[in-house]
Amino acid sequence: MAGDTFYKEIRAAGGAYKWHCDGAWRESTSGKTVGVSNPATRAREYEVQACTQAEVDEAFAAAKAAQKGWARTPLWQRAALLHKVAALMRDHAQPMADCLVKEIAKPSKDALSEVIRSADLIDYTAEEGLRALGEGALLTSDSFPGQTRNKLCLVSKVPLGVVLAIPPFNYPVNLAVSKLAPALMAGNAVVLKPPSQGVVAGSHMLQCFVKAGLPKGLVNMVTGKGSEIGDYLTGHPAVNCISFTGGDTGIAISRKAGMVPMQMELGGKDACIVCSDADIDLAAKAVLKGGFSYSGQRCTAVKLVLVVKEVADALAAKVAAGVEKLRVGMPEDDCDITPVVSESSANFIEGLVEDARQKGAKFLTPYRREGNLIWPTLLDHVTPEMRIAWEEPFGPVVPIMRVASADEAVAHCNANNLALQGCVFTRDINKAIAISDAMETGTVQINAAPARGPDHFPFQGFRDSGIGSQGIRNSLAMMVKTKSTVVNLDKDSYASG
Ligand SMILES: NC(=O)C1=CN([C@@H]2O[C@H](COP(=O)(O)OP(=O)(O)OC[C@H]3O[C@@H](n4cnc5c(N)ncnc54)[C@H](OP(=O)(O)O)[C@@H]3O)[C@@H](O)[C@H]2O)C=CC1
Ligand SMILES: O=C(O)[C@H](O)COP(=O)(O)O
Repeated sequence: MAGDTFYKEIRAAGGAYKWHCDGAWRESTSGKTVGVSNPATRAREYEVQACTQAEVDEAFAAAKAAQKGWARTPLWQRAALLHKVAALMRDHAQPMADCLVKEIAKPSKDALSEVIRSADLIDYTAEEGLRALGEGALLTSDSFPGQTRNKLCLVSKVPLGVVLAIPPFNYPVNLAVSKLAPALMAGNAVVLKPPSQGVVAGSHMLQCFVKAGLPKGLVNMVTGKGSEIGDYLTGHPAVNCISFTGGDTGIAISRKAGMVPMQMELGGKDACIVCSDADIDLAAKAVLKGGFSYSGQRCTAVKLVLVVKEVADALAAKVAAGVEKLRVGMPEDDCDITPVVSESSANFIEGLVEDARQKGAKFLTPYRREGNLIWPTLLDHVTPEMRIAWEEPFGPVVPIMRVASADEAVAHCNANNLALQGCVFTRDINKAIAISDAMETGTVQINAAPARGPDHFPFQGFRDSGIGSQGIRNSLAMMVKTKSTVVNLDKDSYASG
């Protein structure tokens, strides 16, 4: 069970959380710290080290050195380590979940489920990696015209080297392990840059790796503001791969990064298309859960409802009735709607709402804000002239746009640069597939709200929503490269039966 001493070493005597390099939790030589404020109180909750560029260099050097031995570690031993990490995360889940409540105002139940979901992801990755990485291919030359079988090509999957993992604030544990677990299983080392809001939960998560017997230097965590050390990290010559989840920052990184493979999971404007033959109760429940879970701070949140006019009144009424029942308050009380992550985020959300008001949106619920706490806001009669028809609030605001047809809805979706997920509600499977085919987004959910989970499903964004694909198998695949070893024989080799 969780013992008080389990997490003790991650925090300095003065109270600031440490960074981690070459097997040790350390205080930075910068002598500076970065504050982590509690979104609910806006008071400083934690302090973390503000690492220097020299410490970033140390982290990469330690990773590079450790990766050499790790790449020669048998797959079953890599899997065994990951299983130990998962077990420790389960045993010591509550303190990590408590950090999520304080750092990012995640409702307490959701906070605990993020930790458990992360342990499950790690276990699944270990097993998937054993199978996927334990096999390669053998090609014979004679399948190509003019050749005989005197060349045998052994195709193997080799690690990339050092993966730079950068998760976002809203899933600082789950979207960290969704990078760490495949990276390690594939034989890589990792430099982790956790989000400033979520860094302490991330430190607790890393301690589970350390206590499980992580080889020193294999995962190094650099703490500090992305705006201060981020560019140095992503431009570092020792980076062999960047796995990033976040907003437009990822677009800037992809334009500056060197010749390295990238996995980018970026913003979304996930649309919910409701057809005239939809199950309106089902659609309303999906809009409620999809639009307001974790106060809309999910890249896969429902961020625009496109409903055909014939059923718009019925849908809007049902969703509005559901919004009335949402509990608004503090994450410790497990409320449905809790404060958004920062004042700047709340201000951005408010800007979108006021723009919609000025341009004639109808408020089905009153807009109300106290500090970072924004009451769930449902807007109707939204038009393309409004910013909220296109931009991602990342907050508890759901706009309803009434359309003449599903085709009009699809056209609106495809005109957005953001193309992560979408969903469609209809009782006609042929219509559903036709609409899914037409929607140019990474995922389309039929008769359910958008979601990344379960975590073994492929998860990717198109256009400005991402590069590459996540999901355990795809992450494993992108964190290796292919190597061919060709055996040239002095005579043909036709193995006989
Ligand atoms: N597609 C997906 O799966 C997801 C997408 N998102 C998107 O992310 C946004 C909200 O999350 P948020 O964390 O605020 O996103 P940000 O893009 O602001 O930050 C993401 C991560 O990048 C770091 N970072 C910031 N600047 C730099 C830099 N110059 N170089 C390297 N790293 C940097 C941040 O560190 P720091 O915190 O210190 O700034 C954080 O760890 C929304 O747009 C949301 O849609 C969020 C979750 C999932
Ligand atoms: O970061 C996010 O918002 C996640 O990718 C969403 O994951 P979920 O759909 O499983 O909540």
